[in-house]
Amino acid sequence: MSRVKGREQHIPSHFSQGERFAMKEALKGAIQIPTVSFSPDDINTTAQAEFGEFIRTVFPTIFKTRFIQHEVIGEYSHLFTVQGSDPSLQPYMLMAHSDVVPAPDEGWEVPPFSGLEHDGFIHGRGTLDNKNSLMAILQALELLLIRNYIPRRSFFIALGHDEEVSGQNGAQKISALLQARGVKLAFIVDEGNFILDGFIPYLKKPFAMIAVSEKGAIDLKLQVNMTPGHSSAPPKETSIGILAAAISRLEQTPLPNMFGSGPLKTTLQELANEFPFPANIVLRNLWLFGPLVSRLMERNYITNALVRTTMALTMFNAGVKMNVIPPMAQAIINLRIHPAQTVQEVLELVKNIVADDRVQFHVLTAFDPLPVSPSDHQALGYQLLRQTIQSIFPEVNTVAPGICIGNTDSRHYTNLTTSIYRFNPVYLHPQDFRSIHGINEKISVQAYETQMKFIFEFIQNADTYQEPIPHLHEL
Ligand SMILES: CCCCCCCC/C=C\CCCCCCCC(=O)N[C@@H](CCCCN)C(=O)O
Ligand SMILES: [Zn+2]
Ligand SMILES: [Zn+2]
Repeated sequence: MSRVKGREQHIPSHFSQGERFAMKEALKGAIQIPTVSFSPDDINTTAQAEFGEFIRTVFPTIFKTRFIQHEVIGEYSHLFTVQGSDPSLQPYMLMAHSDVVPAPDEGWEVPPFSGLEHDGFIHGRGTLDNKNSLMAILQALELLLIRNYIPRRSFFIALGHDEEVSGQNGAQKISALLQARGVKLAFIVDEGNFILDGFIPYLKKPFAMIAVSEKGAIDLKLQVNMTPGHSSAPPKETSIGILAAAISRLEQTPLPNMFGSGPLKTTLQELANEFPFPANIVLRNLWLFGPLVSRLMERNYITNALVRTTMALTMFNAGVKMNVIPPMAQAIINLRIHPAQTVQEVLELVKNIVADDRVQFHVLTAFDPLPVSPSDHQALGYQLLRQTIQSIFPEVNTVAPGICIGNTDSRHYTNLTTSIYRFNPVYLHPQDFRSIHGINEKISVQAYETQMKFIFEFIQNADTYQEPIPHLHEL
């Protein structure tokens, strides 16, 4: 990596019992505010306003520090500009979001907005997605400031309030504002991937996957219109039957397996050494065993999402009365586009599978997969993450670049940097993955403390590195 400056001013990440108690109580308090986003036009503004007051109360030092500017953007998003002492260092940005997806009580072991602590875990919606990151970032900064920390490298903290429903009033506005101010960022760190444990058969050890890209997405409405009438003399097909058949064809026809293109090959090659024989040989020789590996990955629904564009049928509405032929049937399909495909290519494939002119297609939202950020040894943000992972999680042998199968607010910042990394310094197991947007989302107190400690170290590490110097052969 690059030249390292002295670490004489390094502040150790040791925290008193009182601080540790306060930090977990703060996370519980954040979970208890139901900042739910239902749709771009339906967010809980009362809760968002309360959340804004809450962070002012819990992190007073941040709000009174003279070299930190705080701005509210889009009414409920927050932008902190932390002015560093060395203007020659390019600033970076840490991101998180305050909104959460809805969480009806059904199926939860504890009420989702209770923030209850039980068996060493804090329970509730947002404990993994993404109030943990938001609170850990602010908590780390608050504790650094209390220890009289003055950063060398400037950084921004961007906290969106509508990430779960597009980011149009939060991240998009912050991005436009920073662009208007002429800001260019060295890199961004946002939510996304984790330290993954138990996702791949035979891989016993956890590994850190830093997402250097994220899948594209389409929200596609399919609609069939028919003339309504009396149900006692029905036509051969109704709008519901036509649409159901179209949707069934889509479910039965997965889009092509794109294994071999995109960052996944690199991920697997970097992981090869972690596997026992003969899987290690297989992964080192993907030119030969690629087809085998790609078939194996299809078998599991999570790894399947890494090798192809996925289609999830998420909404279906039809019918007006029990004895009326339905005038209209509508369905929403949420597609996640593999890095090697585009919106246009995927729409063509979907239309060809449906192959029925009576089905209308309406694209509600669509964007291509995100560009791949650098992960070589000159890539400052990636290397800072790697270095901090190695110091905070010494048991993790492998840090690999990968893709994020979900979407993040960071996609709105491609105008400010080409280096966007999606990584939460938290262990994730398959059951935790299911809890994100699902039920019984929770984080252990220890995992949250470690996440905070990671950010505490990361901010300081960002000061101690200069821009990487090029290799001699590049001179
Ligand atoms: C070989 C490696 C195996 C890897 C297994 C991958 C495991 C996946 C791990 C984590 C993925 C979690 C994704 C979390 C980020 C999701 C954030 C989110 O929910 N975003 C929303 C945005 C919605 C925007 C409005 N349309 C989303 O994606 O739906
Ligand atoms: Zn999220
Ligand atoms: Zn989410």
